[in-house]
Amino acid sequence: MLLPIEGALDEYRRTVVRLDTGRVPVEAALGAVLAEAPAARIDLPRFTQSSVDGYALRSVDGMVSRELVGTSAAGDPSGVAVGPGQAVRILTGGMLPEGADAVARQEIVDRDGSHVRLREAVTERTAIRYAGEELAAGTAIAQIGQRVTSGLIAALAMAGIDSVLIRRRPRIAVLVTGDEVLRAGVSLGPGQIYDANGPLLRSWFIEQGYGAPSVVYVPDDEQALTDAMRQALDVADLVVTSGGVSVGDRDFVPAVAESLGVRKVFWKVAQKPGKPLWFGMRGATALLGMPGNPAAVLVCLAVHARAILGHMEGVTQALPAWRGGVLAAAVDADPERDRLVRMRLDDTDGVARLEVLPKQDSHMLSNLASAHALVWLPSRETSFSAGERVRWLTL
Ligand SMILES: Nc1nc2c(c(=O)[nH]1)N[C@H]1C(S)=C(S)[C@@H](COP(=O)(O)OP(=O)(O)OC[C@H]3O[C@@H](n4cnc5c(N)ncnc54)[C@H](O)[C@@H]3O)O[C@H]1N2
Ligand code: MOO
Repeated sequence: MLLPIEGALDEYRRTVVRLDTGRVPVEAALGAVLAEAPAARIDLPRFTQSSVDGYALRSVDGMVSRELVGTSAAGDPSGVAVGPGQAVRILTGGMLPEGADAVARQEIVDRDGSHVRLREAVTERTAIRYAGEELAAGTAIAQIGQRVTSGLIAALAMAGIDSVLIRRRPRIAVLVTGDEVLRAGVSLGPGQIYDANGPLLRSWFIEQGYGAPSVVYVPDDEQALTDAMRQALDVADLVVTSGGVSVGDRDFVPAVAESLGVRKVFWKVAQKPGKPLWFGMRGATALLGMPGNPAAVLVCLAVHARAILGHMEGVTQALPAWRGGVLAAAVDADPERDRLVRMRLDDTDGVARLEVLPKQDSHMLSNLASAHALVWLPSRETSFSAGERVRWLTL
């Protein structure tokens, strides 16, 4: 029996364990997920200030000539109050002196030594940024379950927050199985192939912000796999294997995983590629056994690993984050399995138009040179037509 993709996503939601939390300096939180809703320590702006270079004054005085009684620069307040018939030279970000209720930008002011005269009338509140107008101290700036971006780091820092509570980043271990697999750069013997999955897995985790996982190459030998998997399970939060998960004589991953105490959650998903996907948990450690076909690895990363990692990190947004688009041309459906199809995305006119690429078989990857999107085509009898709405993920 094949489990639908939605069923697999439900199982991750049910079984994956959240990682523990820790407090880190704000800048060290980049890419991590918040485990608290950080609150502003100060009002923003912190004090009432000028948004221009000009003159702080009392709008009620109208067009009279005003005497300059001080200067307020950013970080250097004037310390004097503006009385009737007076003004203070003020620079952008300078604290508004007491008594002033408007700032005239210098382009509309004539200055003669220590006196200024307006060329245009200025109304109350002109060119002033008021204390607390953006947010008040104590206001939450971000929510639990939100991933920290560079923009959020800036917002937190500006609000005086120097540390945040986040979930620990997952530790990831990769086991690439297969006697036939060799790294590019050496010459191949009979029946041997170049390794795609090691480089794919390693660079995908780096690209997603998890840093380089450990990658270990394991021959198709039950004892060697047992030793490598035992070590990986001891150190990682997520163990990913490639190959050896189907029904062949040398497909040892499911049996070895169970012999090491990994509880099987499911085996085989109604997806193409990636059908023999195996998933299990041992304590808080997840094991995702991916098929050896490289396109299956791609799908299992984009859909399945992404969902598992999101649950470990406590992301509140549903993952994977599907987007909407339309098919540029008709595409065949599969009556038994959902298809995950590599497509080219053209959104230059504001509509996500998805064009299917040739060479979609599980053992083929060359179209990744021009694929932007992985499109989910649910299993059904009839093919998908041009213009039909579909869901897709960024590759
Ligand atoms: N009798 C059946 N045979 C197969 C079935 C089935 O249901 N019944 N399912 C097929 C499907 S679908 C898939 S997918 C594969 C998955 O097989 P495994 O997970 O056991 O993977 P392997 O046999 O080890 O490898 C499959 C394929 O991929 C190549 N490979 C492996 N590792 C790499 C690598 N690192 N880089 C590049 N290519 C790799 C390997 O040489 C094989 O050609 O099973 C089908 N069989
Ligand atoms: O599920 Mo397999 O990856 O189709 O060939």
